[in-house]
Amino acid sequence: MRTSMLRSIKSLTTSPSAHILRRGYSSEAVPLRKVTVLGAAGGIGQPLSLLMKLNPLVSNLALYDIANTPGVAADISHINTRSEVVGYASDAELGKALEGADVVIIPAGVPRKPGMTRDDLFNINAGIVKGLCEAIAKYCPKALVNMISNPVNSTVPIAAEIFKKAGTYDPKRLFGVTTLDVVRAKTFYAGKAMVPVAEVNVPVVGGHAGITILPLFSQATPKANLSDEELTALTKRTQDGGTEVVEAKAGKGSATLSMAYAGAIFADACLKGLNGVPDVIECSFVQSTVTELPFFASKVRLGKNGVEEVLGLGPLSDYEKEGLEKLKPELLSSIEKGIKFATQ
Ligand SMILES: NC(=O)C1=CN([C@@H]2O[C@H](COP(=O)(O)OP(=O)(O)OC[C@H]3O[C@@H](n4cnc5c(N)ncnc54)[C@H](O)[C@@H]3O)[C@@H](O)[C@H]2O)C=CC1
Ligand SMILES: O=C([O-])CC(=O)C(=O)O
Repeated sequence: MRTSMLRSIKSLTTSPSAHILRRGYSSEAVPLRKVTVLGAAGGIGQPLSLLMKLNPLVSNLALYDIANTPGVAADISHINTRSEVVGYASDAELGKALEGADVVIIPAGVPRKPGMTRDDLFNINAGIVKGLCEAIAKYCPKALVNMISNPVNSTVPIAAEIFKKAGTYDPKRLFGVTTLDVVRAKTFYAGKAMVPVAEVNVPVVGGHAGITILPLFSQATPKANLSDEELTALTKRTQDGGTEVVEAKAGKGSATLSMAYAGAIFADACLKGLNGVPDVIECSFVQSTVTELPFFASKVRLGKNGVEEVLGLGPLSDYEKEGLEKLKPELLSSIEKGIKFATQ
């Protein structure tokens, strides 16, 4: 099956659209890659699954949810791109959805309503993530796991503990998806600095909730002469970006479309890393020694085994140094809450 698929991909790469599939690769064939989305019928899951269907690096797309998967899978499967799409609709099918997965993306769980913090989602989402990670440990222990479900600051430590218990934990393969913070920081910076948004780079470090989100605008490129007040406002807007959307949606959930975009960028980076594309760097919340905290978001170099290198913070402004010290107690307490939940 894999050989015949590989052959058909080879014939695709000799077609007029071959340049799209070959971009960034020295070898003739694009490797077969299975991506599984858990929570695929949700607000994030649907547009994220669509974007993964458009990604030429994906050969098999497995869509799993506890509700409404058949319709979403049937709909997406009609799109004339490379990947085969299969929907999985019940707990009994979770194993099949996960078997052979190279990348598992998890946007399963409840979103916030106005007035809630991400931590208010802990009681429901911790249990959902625990169950899904137990299945990952059983059916695809080598997959790269992209954790979107909130609170990311706790769900990633939960996943790590579940994998440790199962004897499958590899810190190189577990990622908290913080790409939306980077996406927001880039957009807001471009608007304020009046520079082309497509050229902007801004690292965002720390975690994924309130003040634990620390954009490093002192390292933003292209450089701009923004005042301290402007930088403070940009930082606050990035930290409150999720809440801005929750309030605008007024009870109908949180960011879904921008999150799907961000999730697709991060999964694409993981696939490129797996495929041996050099110098793939994204920010992510991973096991880390960059600070004294066991998990921390910073720039990460992705490779054939997942995390190839966790990059340091680089030079920080005094304002950023202060922000870093302020975020540590909250981030540590969220990490410890996740570890406690999974180990007791
Ligand atoms: N990391 C980030 O930057 C962001 C994270 N999020 C988080 O993503 C999560 C999902 O958000 P939405 O898609 O808006 O929620 P949603 O409620 O629209 O969709 C969640 C989906 O998960 C499914 N689900 C629930 N339990 C499941 C299980 N055990 N197995 C498989 N699927 C299951 C539901 O059936 C539903 O289709 C929330 O926790 C939200 O806070 C949201 C935005 C950004
Ligand atoms: O704010 C939320 O609840 C969802 C989220 O994580 C984000 O949009 O960054």
